[in-house]
Formats: sequence, structure tokens, C-alpha cells
Amino acid sequence: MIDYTPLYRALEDAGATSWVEQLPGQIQAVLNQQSHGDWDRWQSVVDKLPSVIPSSNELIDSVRIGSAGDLSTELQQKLFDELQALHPWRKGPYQVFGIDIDTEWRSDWKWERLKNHITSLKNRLVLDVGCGNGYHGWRMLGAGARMVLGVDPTLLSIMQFQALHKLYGEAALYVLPLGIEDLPADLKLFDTVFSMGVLYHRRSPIDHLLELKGFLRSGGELVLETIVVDGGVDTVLLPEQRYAQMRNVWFLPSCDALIVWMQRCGFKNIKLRDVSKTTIEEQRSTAWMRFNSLQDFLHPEDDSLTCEGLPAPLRAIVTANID
Ligand SMILES: Nc1ncnc2c1ncn2[C@@H]1O[C@H](C[S@+](CC[C@H]([NH3+])C(=O)[O-])CC(=O)[O-])[C@@H](O)[C@H]1O
Repeated sequence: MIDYTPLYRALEDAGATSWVEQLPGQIQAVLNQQSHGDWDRWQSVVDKLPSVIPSSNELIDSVRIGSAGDLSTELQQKLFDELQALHPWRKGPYQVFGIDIDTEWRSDWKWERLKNHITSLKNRLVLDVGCGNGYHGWRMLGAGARMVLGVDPTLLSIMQFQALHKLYGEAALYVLPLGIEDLPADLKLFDTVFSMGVLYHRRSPIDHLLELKGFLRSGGELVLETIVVDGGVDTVLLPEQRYAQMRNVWFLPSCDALIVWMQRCGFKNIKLRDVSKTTIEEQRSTAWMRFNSLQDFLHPEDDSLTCEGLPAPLRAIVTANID
């Protein structure tokens, strides 16, 4: 089990004393309610991971824990099988004691697209909402963040994070099994808040932006990444049913509409940093994510459309500040 004491201390130092009083109970409540049949199996995978101290770790240009030479071939095969038992791995890639976890997403490409556009993370307190298994959190630590807190309600992602954290050793990165709705409003705490790949999953995107704003301290920065569509300030797509097979996709604004939403929410200094089409090289099935992926969700004859005939995923990165 990860020791959350340093997290609680950092949050207290930043002024979130009353949240820190609730947090252990919130985490315990999620764990107590576990009706997920795989939970015990995942937990025992994490418990059985080898206790090896990595000869070196890397977080700046990639996420690497240890090297192949740190483990015997036998132990490396055992670790490979244990990590495979946490399939499907969606966010990464990771190199773990010489094992390449080739995840569904090249999440490192998203990081490359944004890293030169954000305020330096050196010594900042960072929140990553909807962080998945924490891939970008490791990169944020590598970029100098003082502490990174990720929250994500998907339990397999939490277990993947716990596995990597255990293998890595001590790190000022925490991923809690919470949704954004479990965080107190108006924390006014974090220097930088990331929301990447989450806005379109929220039924109320304006409320999402206001919640994110409330987590930032005065002068803090929001880094927002979401799916957008082509069009002008009055263009927003609400899929009638599924979008690229996903049932939980709500509003896909144009970049101009998104910027207006952010202005209306009171963000300042709003900058569109990147717009990129998601390619089948960036999101694909691999040995570590053996289910269908983007290629199967696009129109068979026209890759500018999803299989439902809607515009294929185009993703924008926007940064903004609050006063
Ligand atoms: N209520 C919620 N609160 C918080 N997180 C949520 C909620 N609902 C879903 N999520 C989580 O939001 C994440 C969305 S993925 C982005 C991952 C990463 N950020 C990435 O940018 O690669 C989408 C994508 O791949 O674009 C998932 O991990 C969900 O569990």
C-alpha cells in the first residue's frame, strides 16, 4: 500500500486541511465498495511484484524504471507475466526492467505536443484530472513538479499505477481512485491543473471548466486537452449516440467555441497551442492492449470519419490562466 503521508502533508501545507481530514475516509470508502470481480486478482499481482531496487530510473525523456540487467531472466519473465495480468494497458509507453509496455496510446506524443507550451512545472503543485494510470504524472515529475496528484475512477488504471509506483520506489506522484466530482469545489490549491481527454466525457462541459478553475490557486494555469471539431464559434457537435464506439461522449466544440466557453468561465490568457488529428499510429491495438482500437472505430472507407459517420478525432490543447 502506498504511504499517502507525504501527499497529505503537501496538501496541508498548501492549505487543504479540511480535505486532508476527509481523504483517508474517501479512499477507504472506494476500496470498501469494491464489487469488481478482478480487484482481488489485481491486488495480489501488485502484492507479489518483486522488491528490486532499480539501478536507475528515467522520467525526463521517457518513463523507464530500472534496466534489464537488474533482474535475472527468470525474474524478468515472471515480472512480464505479472504486468500482462494487468491487461489492458492503455496509457504509456513504459520500460520496466527491460520490458517494453507498448500501450494502446503513445501518450508520450501528447506530452511532446504540449511540453514546450506550458509554464515550467519546476517546484509546482500539480493536479491531473482523469490521469489514467498516471503516465503524464511521471512526465510532470520529470519536468520538475514538486508533487503531482492524479485522480481517476478507473480501478485497473489505479492498480497499474500502484504496480509501477512499487517498482519505481519513492516518488512524489499519487493517483487516487476518485472522480473529479469527489474533489471539494474551490480548493484554490494547485499551481497547474491538467484535464486531458476528460471534457468530452462530462455531460456538463461548462461545469467541468468551472470545477477546474476552482482547483487552481490565483494565477495558476489550466492545461486542457479535448476532442474538437472543425467549425466556427457557433459549432458544437453532440453525437446522437456513440462516438467512435464510445457511449460516454457528450460535447465536441470547435476550437473557437471552446475558447468562448473558457472566456465565459473567466479564464484569461487563453491560448490554442496545438490541434492534431489522432492517427492509428498514436492509438492502436498492441500486445499490451489486445482489444479493438482506433482503426476499428473509423469508417472503413473514409478515415476522416468515425464508424458512425461523424468527424474523426481531432484533439486540441489549450492553456489558460486565472486571475
Ligand atoms: N468523473 C471523472 N473524473 C475523473 N476522471 C474521469 C472521470 N470519468 C472518466 N475519467 C477518466 O478520464 C480518462 C479519460 S482518457 C485520458 C487519460 C489521460 N488524461 C490522457 O490524456 O491520456 C481519454 C482519452 O484517452 O482521451 C479515463 O482514464 C477515465 O477513467
